[in-house]
Amino acid sequence: MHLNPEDHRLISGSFTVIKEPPGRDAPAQQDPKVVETVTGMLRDIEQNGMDAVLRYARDLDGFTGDDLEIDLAKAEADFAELPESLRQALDTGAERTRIFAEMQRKHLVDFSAEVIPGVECGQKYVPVGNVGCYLPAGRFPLLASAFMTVGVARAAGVPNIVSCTPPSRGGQAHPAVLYAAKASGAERMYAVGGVQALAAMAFGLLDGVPSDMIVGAGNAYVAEAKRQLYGKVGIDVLAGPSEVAVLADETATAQMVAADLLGQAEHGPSSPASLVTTSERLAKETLDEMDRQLEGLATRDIAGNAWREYGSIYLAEDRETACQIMDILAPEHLEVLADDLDWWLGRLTNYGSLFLGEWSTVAYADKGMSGTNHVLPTARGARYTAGLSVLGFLKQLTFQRATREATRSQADPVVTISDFEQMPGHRDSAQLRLDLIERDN
Ligand SMILES: NC(=O)c1ccc[n+]([C@@H]2O[C@H](COP(=O)([O-])OP(=O)(O)OC[C@H]3O[C@@H](n4cnc5c(N)ncnc54)[C@H](O)[C@@H]3O)[C@@H](O)[C@H]2O)c1
Ligand SMILES: N[C@H](CO)Cc1c[nH]c[nH+]1
Ligand SMILES: [Zn+2]
Repeated sequence: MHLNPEDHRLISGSFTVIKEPPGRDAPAQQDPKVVETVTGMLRDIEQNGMDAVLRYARDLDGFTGDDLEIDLAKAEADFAELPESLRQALDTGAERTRIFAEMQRKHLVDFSAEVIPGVECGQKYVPVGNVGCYLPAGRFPLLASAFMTVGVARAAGVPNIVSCTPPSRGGQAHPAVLYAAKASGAERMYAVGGVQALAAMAFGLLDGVPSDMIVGAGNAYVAEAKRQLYGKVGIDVLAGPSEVAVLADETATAQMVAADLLGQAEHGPSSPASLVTTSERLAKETLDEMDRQLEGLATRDIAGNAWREYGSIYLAEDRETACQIMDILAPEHLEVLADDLDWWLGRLTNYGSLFLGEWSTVAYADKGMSGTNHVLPTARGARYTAGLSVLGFLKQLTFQRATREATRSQADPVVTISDFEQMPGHRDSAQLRLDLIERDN
């Protein structure tokens, strides 16, 4: 996550680049090789159906069985082997995510009102019918993803939900992922990952019911598959490799900044992390602190590569300039470690989710402990979307009904506009009604 040369003209204040990625690589989700691979896989699966899905499951993920469906009743035995503390933590995350999603749902209200005399318009929220949830589990089993997708879809009232997760453990799905899914209300689950999972849900290859919408984060292949399937099915957001940015002033410590940057950099070797600060001291100390903390981090190979190749630090002359930089970077997660948090909350607009102050951190929300969603836009998508929430599973449907007396107020202007556009079919719909009221007068 860094500024491109053409971004600089959008920033009116002055700033100094302390660190930027050495190369100018495109983010992995736009890698042409990934695009090509995914296109080929989707074509193959569309043509060859379940045979192709099983082939990819075996070749890419070492799947060993013949049936991708997971028997959740059988999985109960494995759940007992999971540590009790883990089961409790997963129950807590599932519950908190559900509570927040239900609160959000309550704040989305149906209404209807008379917009002009005799014309009533309204909106009502209706859940999507068939949703396919993707629960990533390639590099790590991301347990909380089930809360964010299955659990939130349930809170939205989606009637039919299927879930897929890669057979990442010895050719089988990870029991902790299954437990988290079950705690979130999952009923039908399949041990299949990546492109083949998304295609199987979109094409209805698993249970014969094509998903209307596919949701969930994943690696670059997953994000690209969703991008290419969009249109055939709805998607939530292009949630690719995780990112984090920190805005910090003189009050922040390099220790906390570095810990929170590395907390996301460990997701993958191309997971970007960025610091934008008004403090020269903090900028310099963070550079050293990143190296120091990396030495002791078990995931240092991944996180170290991410930081070296995709990390950045900018020193801004003031907080407004720092915000202008952040408006452009539009990070998935944005932490503010600074004074006057309400000012930042009011000023900032481009982020997937915002973490205000030292007592909030991305890791809490990642694991479902605050209740907000962690399926969030990456690669600057936060300029136009806030990511997955209960709203993502709802259609905001509109309707209208009018009285006979309201005919002239709509039909007359429609005749005028249609005549000008030379669309006689539209004109006739309006004119028919005008004639009817004329006849009866
Ligand atoms: N942006 C968000 O909201 C968000 C949220 C959670 C996780 N994430 C991201 O999700 C990602 C999870 O990635 P992951 O890899 O651990 O798990 P994953 O489940 O997304 O991907 C695993 C799948 O990738 C496929 N795959 C791997 N190599 C392939 C290849 N060469 N060709 C075709 N398919 C291939 C395999 O089929 C496998 O099933 C991380 O990058 C993490 O940062 C993002
Ligand atoms: N940071 C990821 C969202 O981008 C979500 C996650 C779950 N567990 C760990 N991280
Ligand atoms: Zn994370």
